[in-house]
Amino acid sequence: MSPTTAIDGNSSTNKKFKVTVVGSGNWGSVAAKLIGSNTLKLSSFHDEENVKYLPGIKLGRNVVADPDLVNAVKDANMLVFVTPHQFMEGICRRLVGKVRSDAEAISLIKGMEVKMEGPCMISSLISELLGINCCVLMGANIANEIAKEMFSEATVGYREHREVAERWVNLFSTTYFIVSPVQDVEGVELCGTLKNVVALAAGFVDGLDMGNNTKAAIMRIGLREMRVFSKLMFSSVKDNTFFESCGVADLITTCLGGRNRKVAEAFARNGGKRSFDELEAEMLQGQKLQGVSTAKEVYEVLSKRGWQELFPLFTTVHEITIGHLPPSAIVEYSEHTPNFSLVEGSAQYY
Ligand SMILES: NC(=O)C1=CN([C@@H]2O[C@H](COP(=O)(O)OP(=O)(O)OC[C@H]3O[C@@H](n4cnc5c(N)ncnc54)[C@H](O)[C@@H]3O)[C@@H](O)[C@H]2O)C=CC1
Ligand SMILES: O=C(CO)COP(=O)(O)O
Repeated sequence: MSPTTAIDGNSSTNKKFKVTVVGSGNWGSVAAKLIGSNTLKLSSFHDEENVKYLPGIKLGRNVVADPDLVNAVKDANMLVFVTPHQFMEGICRRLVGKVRSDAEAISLIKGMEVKMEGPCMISSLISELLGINCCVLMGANIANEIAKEMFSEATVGYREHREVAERWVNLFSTTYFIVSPVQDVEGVELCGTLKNVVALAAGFVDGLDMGNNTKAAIMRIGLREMRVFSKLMFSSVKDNTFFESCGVADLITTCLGGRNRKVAEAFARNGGKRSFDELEAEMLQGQKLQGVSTAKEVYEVLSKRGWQELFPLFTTVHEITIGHLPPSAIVEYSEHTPNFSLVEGSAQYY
């Protein structure tokens, strides 16, 4: 299937809008289905289906696949970005000067880039390169379950304009997909990004046949590292964000049923002898893991600042993925886990 889908519709104020979804993977296809069902009031097009990543699910009569990225975005005033994070910088560079200056964007992408200056969230990359505002939508959203219209929730993170966030909430919300706005872009985006690293740890635990107590401990330690890392990166991040769908709920669903967990389990069952690249290609058939590169990106930030000891779970996950430690190391570090608190934006032991 082609990389973009275009969807026409009316807003509640009757302002015309054209939505383009950039990315046609597993979640991208389901996002197009959600938006298509909410905008069906206007034009009708084909009944698209993504036979590779979402077989048997019709995406909607007004969803049109367009293989030409630049053509698909040129008239859109609502841009939805949903590709694996490692491809976004290249995609944004291709779109510089090609999108409407009044367009609003939203990123459903869980991941970040690391620059010389530090981490750069994907929403910031989009805003900086394309010169447009960018919200985020994250949550406990395993795409295959939402495709089957099973009840779930999501969080829209916005920076300033509540009315823009409400527009995105209306575009995505259905009776089975409940979306809530939160004024904390970085907090929402970092929750979605960092939980993929914790999901790898949960997968190692499953591959080592450890029990639910161990997995719960890993999730708790992981959530704590997510919160501390996020607040050290952006002092504006709010504690309450971690209790939204984008926080603890996404952490739970990904550690129970996500692709990162699944491939990490296989990695541990093979004693770390088969690489993540090999297992990803074999098990996911074109879909992409985000956790392995995110663990590397987080590690780059930690090592630049000398913070590895403050984040034993994040550090250990990266070292396991690159073969420096065996999968069993995931439960060996915890004896030395430091307790720390946040004091005025910096981490301190107590
Ligand atoms: N699948 C899921 O359940 C969920 C995924 N997400 C996030 O959404 C984002 C996208 O995930 P999915 O839609 O699942 O994608 P995916 O994992 O299904 O990846 C396939 C997509 O990658 C694209 N792709 C592959 N190689 C490429 C390349 N070299 N250059 C450009 N594009 C390339 C393909 O065109 C296809 O659109 C990720 O950040 C993921 O974490 C968020 C919530 C749920
Ligand atoms: O983000 C997800 C669910 O919210 C999906 O996680 P995986 O990429 O591990 O499948």
